[in-house]
Amino acid sequence: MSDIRPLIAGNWKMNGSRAAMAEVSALAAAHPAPGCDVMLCPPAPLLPIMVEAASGTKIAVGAQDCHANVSGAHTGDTSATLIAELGATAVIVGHSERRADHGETDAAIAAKAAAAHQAGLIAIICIGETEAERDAGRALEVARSQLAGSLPAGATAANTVIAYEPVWAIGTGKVASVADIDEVHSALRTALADLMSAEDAAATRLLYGGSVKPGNAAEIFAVTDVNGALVGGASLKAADFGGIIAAAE
Ligand SMILES: O=C(CO)COP(=O)(O)O
Repeated sequence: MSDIRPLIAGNWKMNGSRAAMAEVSALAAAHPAPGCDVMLCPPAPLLPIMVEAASGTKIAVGAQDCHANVSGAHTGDTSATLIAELGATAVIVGHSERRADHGETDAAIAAKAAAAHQAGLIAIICIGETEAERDAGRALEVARSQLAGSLPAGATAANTVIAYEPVWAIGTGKVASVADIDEVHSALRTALADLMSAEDAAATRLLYGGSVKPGNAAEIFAVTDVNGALVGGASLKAADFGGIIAAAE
């Protein structure tokens, strides 16, 4: 980890409920002044409920997806404008589950990230190779091409976070090796310099995601170009997520 303030973001995916707001309160009570940025991203209907639960705490709230348009005939979708109005400050775009389940392309993701920026939200842009792509020796190529294709014009270190999540490490308990994370993250840092200003490329947060747990977080955060984590399963319980936050402080 460098001197960039880390971000530990939890992606609740399609989990959580009103009752789960007890985890938000427990997390806030255990980490009243965290030494890193902390964020939770619940399913869209829980956004205002979590914003309320997190009010007065250091926990920021983010969404898991947005539409590229501000409004219109897009049944079931949520605009970045509404997400911002509800009090969220960020939105995840291009998660591999959305790329796979909803056929999202790099271009569609870049448009969503641009909409997030337009609404004043931080876009957390996810990229990462499949197991077949890694086995074929294409991990770096895929990460670079998804990065270039998904990053919109106008991306800065302030409005953009990149999450490297190897698909085969998500929800599997298989974590990428520290050497592999180091290799991809430093390649991403270098690639960013061609896509944004040198200052922004150096300061943009690069999160690792994929089976991050309290027990493996410290060694992942020791990697130079890792500036935090995007956490799935272990973000659902305050005790687990708190252990990851503690490793980043
Ligand atoms: O997909 C992820 C976060 O977006 C990672 O999920 P897990 O931490 O459950 O592997």
